[in-house]
Amino acid sequence: MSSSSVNKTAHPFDKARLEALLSHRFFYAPAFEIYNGVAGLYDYGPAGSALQANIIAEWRKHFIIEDSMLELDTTIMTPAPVFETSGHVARFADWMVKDTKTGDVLRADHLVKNVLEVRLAGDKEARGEAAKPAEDDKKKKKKNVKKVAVRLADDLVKEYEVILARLDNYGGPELGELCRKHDIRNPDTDNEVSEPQEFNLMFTSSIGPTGKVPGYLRPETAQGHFLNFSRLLDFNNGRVPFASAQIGRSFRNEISPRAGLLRVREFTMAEIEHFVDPLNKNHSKFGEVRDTVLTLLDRDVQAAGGTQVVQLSVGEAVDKGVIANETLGYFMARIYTFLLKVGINPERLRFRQHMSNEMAHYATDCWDAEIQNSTGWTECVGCADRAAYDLTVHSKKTGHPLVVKEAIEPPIVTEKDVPVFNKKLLGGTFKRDGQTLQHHLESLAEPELLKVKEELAKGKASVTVDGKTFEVTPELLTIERRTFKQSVREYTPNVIEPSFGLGRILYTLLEHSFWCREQDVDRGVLSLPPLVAPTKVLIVPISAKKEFEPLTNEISAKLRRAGVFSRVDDSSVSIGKRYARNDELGTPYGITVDFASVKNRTVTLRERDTTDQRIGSVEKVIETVTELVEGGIDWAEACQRLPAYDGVQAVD
Ligand SMILES: Nc1ncnc2c1ncn2[C@@H]1O[C@H](COP(=O)(O)OP(=O)(O)OP(=O)(O)O)[C@@H](O)[C@H]1O
Repeated sequence: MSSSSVNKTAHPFDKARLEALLSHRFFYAPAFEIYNGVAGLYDYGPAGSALQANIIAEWRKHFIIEDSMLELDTTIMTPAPVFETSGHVARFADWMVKDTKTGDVLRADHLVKNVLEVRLAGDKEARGEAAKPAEDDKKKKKKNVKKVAVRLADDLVKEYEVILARLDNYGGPELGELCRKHDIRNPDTDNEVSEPQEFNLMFTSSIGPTGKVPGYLRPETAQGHFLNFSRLLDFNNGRVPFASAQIGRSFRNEISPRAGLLRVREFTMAEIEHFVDPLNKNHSKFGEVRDTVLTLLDRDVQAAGGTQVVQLSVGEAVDKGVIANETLGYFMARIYTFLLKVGINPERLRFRQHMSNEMAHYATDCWDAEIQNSTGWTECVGCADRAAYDLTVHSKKTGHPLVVKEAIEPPIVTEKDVPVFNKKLLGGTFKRDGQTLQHHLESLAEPELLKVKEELAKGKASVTVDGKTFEVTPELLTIERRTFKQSVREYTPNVIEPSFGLGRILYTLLEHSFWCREQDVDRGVLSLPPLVAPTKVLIVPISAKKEFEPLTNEISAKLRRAGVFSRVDDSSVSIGKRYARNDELGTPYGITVDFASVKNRTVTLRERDTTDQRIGSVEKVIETVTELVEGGIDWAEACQRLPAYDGVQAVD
């Protein structure tokens, strides 16, 4: 059987089955479960931790090593003034509403989205256009069932669609207005909801025993990069552009986290801050990504209430001004190739541009890499041009210059007229007004200064400051032509920031990888690419007999030496069950050791998706599987090297 003949869509995607698998195989589980858990906090088990570690390892290679980024590990606990200056204390908030009777809290934009989506689904059903809901969806939406299958007027359908397309652009007052206008209530109780109120998402803390030094758990890693900017610049020999990178935990006190790993209160982020000259946002490696084609949903389409995407090469998108600059385009293309490498389905990946209200006030352009999953389209990576905002505000607040000083070669030589004062005489003549007059003349533009010069040539000039006129003579003031040489340019760099939420990528990847075998819906498979699969090779002795141990240990040691992570499963259950268990863990290859192996030193190699088995010598199989795991060859090539196994021992 070849991989192309595997039918992965024989059964519709079943979220409940996937969740059961993830829990059973301990990819992740609610934290503090035996204390009844806390919403939005999860622990990763062995499979989830290994999967995340492999995604992170690839992220390091793909971004940090590829672009020689400077890696950081900065603190999570942050004193309050940092976030007061960055604007997080005032603005890092979402809008919440309260159930007017029970006091339950809901995030306002999510409430509007959920209710309108359910109504639109009901309308589709009433028109006979709806796909049959999956069993678990039916259970989940029990409370909304009475709203399902209600036909809506055509213009209301359009209005709902426009609201949903623009949802991220609405603030609290508009969300409140929408709840009133469309009678949006708490779906769990059918009660009305309050006016939206802002809720700051940062966890507060205090540093030290006095309780008098307030602090916050960081909600992003970015500020750690900005505060270390001068050291990083120094490390990079004073040169820009360069990028810093950091992988670490962030905390957000989300209003009502109900979407598993997609919205949690503690999560791992991987962030890049690329510092660039504001006058030149070209990228030296843009040529390498120019032809990468991306699916784009731009802000104009959303503002008009649409969701139509276009496929554009990054080169074309930057040339046409759809993407603001080359550096932003470079990172969008690199994000795209990274996500594909780790196993995200390109057909379910798009870049959505932020609308004007949605974008942070300082940002100049921002695109989210959104990945489609069973809850809809979810932002998994944000990619923003943050301009010079962060460095400017921190520098202003602390007095520490966060700037680049660049030598100008050759220096720029300019000539200009400047006022030259006889300060003693000026003070004697005008007393305290002398200084005001001096500042005024120094701030004059050149044409005005030239007028003063002309009058002085005739003996005296009159200068008016704040309604008061002063007469000045050539003894007090002369206007002279001077030469200036500028050999240093000082500027605050702009920042392009790709910001990854690893949990969201991990979960959507699990959804994209999951399917059930055609012949048996209870046999779930995770088709994780070998690059990120927690275990690459499963070594399966046909039984737990002692005689298999030497060969099993030898194969295991050889794979270890080749850098291939393997596990031995010599449990007493049947080989078929052992493989089924490892299909659920996403293990791409299996080596079976049987009696013939001990005698002839031949083993079989099994491929997870096709369950296809080939046979070869121990050495050849190890060499082949190593190349498969490293991505040097694919299964079709492996099949050319190793003949099909047609032995009696059926392993599936
Ligand atoms: N509560 C969360 N749980 C899991 N991942 C998150 C959460 N909040 C943000 N992220 C991840 O961090 C990345 C960068 O954060 P960013 O501030 O851009 O998100 P955001 O716009 O606040 O997300 P959202 O609008 O979904 O709340 C996101 O793309 C996402 O992958």
